[in-house]
Amino acid sequence: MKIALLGYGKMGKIIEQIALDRKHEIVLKIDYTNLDELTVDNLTKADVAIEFSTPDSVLNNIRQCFEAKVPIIIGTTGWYGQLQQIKDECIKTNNALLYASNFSVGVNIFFHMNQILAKLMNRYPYYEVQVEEIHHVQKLDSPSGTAMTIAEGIIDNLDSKTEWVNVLQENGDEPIDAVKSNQLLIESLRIDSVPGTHTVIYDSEVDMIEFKHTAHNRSGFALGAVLAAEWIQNKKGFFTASDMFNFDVK
Ligand SMILES: NC(=O)C1=CN([C@@H]2O[C@H](COP(=O)(O)OP(=O)(O)OC[C@H]3O[C@@H](n4cnc5c(N)ncnc54)[C@H](OP(=O)(O)O)[C@@H]3O)[C@@H](O)[C@H]2O)C=CC1
Ligand SMILES: O=C(O)C1=N[C@H](C(=O)O)C[C@H](O)C1
Repeated sequence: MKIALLGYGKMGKIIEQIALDRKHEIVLKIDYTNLDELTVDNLTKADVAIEFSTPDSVLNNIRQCFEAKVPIIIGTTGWYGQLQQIKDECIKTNNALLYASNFSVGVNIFFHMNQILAKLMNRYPYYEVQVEEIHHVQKLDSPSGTAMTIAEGIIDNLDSKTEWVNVLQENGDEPIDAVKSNQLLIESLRIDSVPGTHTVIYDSEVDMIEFKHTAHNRSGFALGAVLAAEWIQNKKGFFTASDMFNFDVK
């Protein structure tokens, strides 16, 4: 496959390595220094674009791919307020897009198990739930996209929670007082070079259940993005990671 990398930072560089190992070819690499090369002409040389850039650039990059009719895999987070609008545009223009807040297999298993756990916890209302995410200090968005997906998985399945609220600890906010009983707290911490740690905590007066995923490095995210690029070939439509992974254990 011929791949265009939109965003060539921490993730773009690892994706390049994994794509080359899997015998793909990189035909375009875009970062902030060569944005003039992000043209429809250049994009049409690719079979697929993989987008890991910034919340400010992702929408323009998606629309360029739509215009070029190039399928796009999106890892960038921090733009999900525009998700419905992009979905409508994707379907209207008959394009192909797959996005995921987290491409790693481990986190997608975690997403699945998180929903099952939340449903079960309806029986035990004396546990209070919260989500914690820890990322490196360069991260631009909070909460992390992964934490948002986890929170949505809980809200969809746990009757006591109807919305999430986020506290970024480095702001010195006082989390607990501000949270209402129907709100799910997502606590965000930024520490040095942490690639991504997510914990769901159910706490009661007598014990605590912690359900945790720790990324040791970024390779799992990158491999998942390349697998998604392979998966989307010859498909049209708006997809997310759960369309690619199949966790049916029956
Ligand atoms: N879904 C998932 O599994 C994962 C998602 N992410 C998300 O991916 C995104 C990127 O993460 P990461 O690689 O760590 O970030 P980096 O900051 O390391 O890289 C961002 C890259 O985007 C480039 N860039 C800036 N503006 C544009 C533009 N207009 N078009 C294209 N590229 C541009 C930057 O260029 P320059 O360096 O020149 O400024 C840089 O190369 C984040 O939103 C992060 O949350 C990260 C890991 C996993
Ligand atoms: O910015 C990151 O680094 C990461 N971003 C994604 C997110 O916001 O959830 C995925 C991963 O946790 C790393």
